Amino acid sequence: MEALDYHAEERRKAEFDVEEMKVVWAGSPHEYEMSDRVARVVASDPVFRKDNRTMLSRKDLFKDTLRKVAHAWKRIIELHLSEEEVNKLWFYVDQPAYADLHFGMFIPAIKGQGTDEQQEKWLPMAYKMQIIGCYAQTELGHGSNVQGLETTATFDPQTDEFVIHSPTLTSSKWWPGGLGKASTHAVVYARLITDGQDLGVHGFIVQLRSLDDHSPLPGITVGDIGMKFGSGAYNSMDNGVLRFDHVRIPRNQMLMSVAQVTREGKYIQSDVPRQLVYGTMVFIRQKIVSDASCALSRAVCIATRYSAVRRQFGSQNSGPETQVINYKTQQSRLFPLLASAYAFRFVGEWLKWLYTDVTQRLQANDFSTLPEVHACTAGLKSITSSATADAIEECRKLCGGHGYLSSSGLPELFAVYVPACTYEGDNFVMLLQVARFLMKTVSQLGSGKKPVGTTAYMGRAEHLMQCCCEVESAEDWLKPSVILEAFEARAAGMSVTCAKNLSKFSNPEEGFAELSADLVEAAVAHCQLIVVSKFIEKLQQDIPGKGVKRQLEILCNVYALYLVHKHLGDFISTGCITPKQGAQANEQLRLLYSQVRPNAIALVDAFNYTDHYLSSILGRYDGNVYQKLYDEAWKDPLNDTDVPDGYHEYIRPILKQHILTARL
Ligand SMILES: Cc1cc2nc3c(=O)[nH]c(=O)nc-3n(C[C@H](O)[C@H](O)[C@H](O)COP(=O)(O)OP(=O)(O)OC[C@H]3O[C@@H](n4cnc5c(N)ncnc54)[C@H](O)[C@@H]3O)c2cc1C
Repeated sequence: MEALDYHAEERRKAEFDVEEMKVVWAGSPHEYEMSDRVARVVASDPVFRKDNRTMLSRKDLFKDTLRKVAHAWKRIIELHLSEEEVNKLWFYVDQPAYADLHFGMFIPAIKGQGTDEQQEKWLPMAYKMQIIGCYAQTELGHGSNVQGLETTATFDPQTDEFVIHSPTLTSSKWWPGGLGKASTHAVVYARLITDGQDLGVHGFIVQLRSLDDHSPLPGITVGDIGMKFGSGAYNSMDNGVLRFDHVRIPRNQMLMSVAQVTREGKYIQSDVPRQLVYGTMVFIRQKIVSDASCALSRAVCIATRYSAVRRQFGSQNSGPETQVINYKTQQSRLFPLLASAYAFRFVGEWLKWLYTDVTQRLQANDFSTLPEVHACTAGLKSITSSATADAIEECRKLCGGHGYLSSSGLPELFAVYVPACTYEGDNFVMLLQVARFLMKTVSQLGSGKKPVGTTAYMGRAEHLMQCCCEVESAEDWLKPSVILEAFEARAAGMSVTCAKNLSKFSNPEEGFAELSADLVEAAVAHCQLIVVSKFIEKLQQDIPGKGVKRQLEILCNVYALYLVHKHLGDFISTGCITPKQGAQANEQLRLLYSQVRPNAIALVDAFNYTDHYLSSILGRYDGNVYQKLYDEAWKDPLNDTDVPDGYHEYIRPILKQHILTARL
């Protein structure tokens, strides 16, 4: 018997080849095949079930996480998975765990900052998981301000060791994932002190726990920092607290690719430029942008499928009520998020290329693009993670009351995702760094130094700020050149205005602090331009498959015009468009929503998410929402008995008036 598909009619409406779109989303036919295969391996394995996660106590959840990691590791070895398959497997297991930090931060830190000998010594053990590592930078007192860290690493020339110490309460390491219970080692960031001189923050490999019985080594106090936001969610991770009481490590455990301490305690900067460490940072940030597109597409998939199943009002002649996806308000909230998911996917793809490009340049001692790349990755990390966090919450609201149920998958997704706005650089601190770079770029315009890469448009700032937008009718907003010029003019205008206002201050730092809110907005405008331009560039490629490119063009226009509508004040106040042109952009946007509508379900099917990965009754592929919600409710432990535990102690005495209500 054919399985019931409540979305069958929706799927028939699609005007493009969904299988080809799946390949575009995945990045290549190879990526698609590999990702699809690994997703099925995970989905079919009972150890990887996720549906009970929010019901587990913290201890049980943590143990379940340890079990999953151990099982995943076993499968990786049994199936001889390649590195890319391993990454996909962790992705689909979809449970924050110490292994994320081990592979995602500890190993890259050693690769990026360790000498060849250090890499030879530590990496083989780390790759085989004979040691488990974490990344211990943040302290109770300082996170964003890394230079304010207080942990010390004092060189003792008599023993050829560093003494790692936590001198104050606020110097306690606080937050590192995997530190609380699992890690045996950490890359610890501490102030290097040699010969009485404080040489700033450096990384050190420190063993924390015994490799025999896992107990903390002498001088080490370590534990978990406690429950975090939401149930289930990020509580599978053992974010930790760590203190050192004069812990000694050999000198060769300082990560010494960019600076070294000699046997005599002399500090020397190596020939390898400091900027090399930026390569690792670009790698980590491009991953965060790619994670944003995954989390966003997942929320959008749930909200879109449910919006097609849910019907409210509008019944005529006793016919069916209206699918809520047909309401224009629903479309105007949902479709820009769908378009953003694709936009972030493509900008993430481009960042992967950028990482390769930067790595090659660094190897050839070319550091010319680094400031621009640093600003661009910091900014994209910020705007994509902020937009995704907001979008997941919007998707919850788009699902009405049922979106608030754990079984919708959205509360847990939100709770797991939101810290991305904070970790790896607080989003506002990141945007301020972008703004600083933009101000420097503007200040150098007169000196003949040509802006490069994503800031090349700044070289035409004067022209951009004077030219008039060509839009005469709503349809003109469909031209990529028109969109690009409007975004460039807005971004250039906002940066130049900030620079002019800054120049009025006699003390530039005071000016920067005073204008920081405007500067952040200029940085956002610059980063949104990057996303829009990379989407447009993607469309210039050859994209096979019936109707696929057409759908992407529609989504690109939705993304850009949604931003024009949302930030209309910026576009008008910088003089790059008129209020009438703003209204025309909105008119065109409405028309585009109608074009997205018949393809909406197919566009989220193209993400190729299994029901296991989505972990949402509302987002089920077959749309059988009501029956499954009903069945799921009965599985709640509260429903194990009709009469609840506690009835005799606390409900019955009230009902039977056994509690004396003297004052009534
Ligand atoms: C789930 C999670 C996992 C983490 N994992 C790790 C890990 O594995 N290893 C690790 O070392 N750390 C980890 N962290 C810590 C994380 O990296 C820091 O929390 C992050 O860098 C932000 O720093 P902060 O907490 O000091 O925020 P703060 O800097 O104190 O931010 C507080 C507020 O001040 C604002 N602010 C700060 N500076 C400025 C400024 N100059 N101008 C204007 N506004 C400013 C911020 O925008 C924010 O609104 C994790 C954190 C979380 C939540």
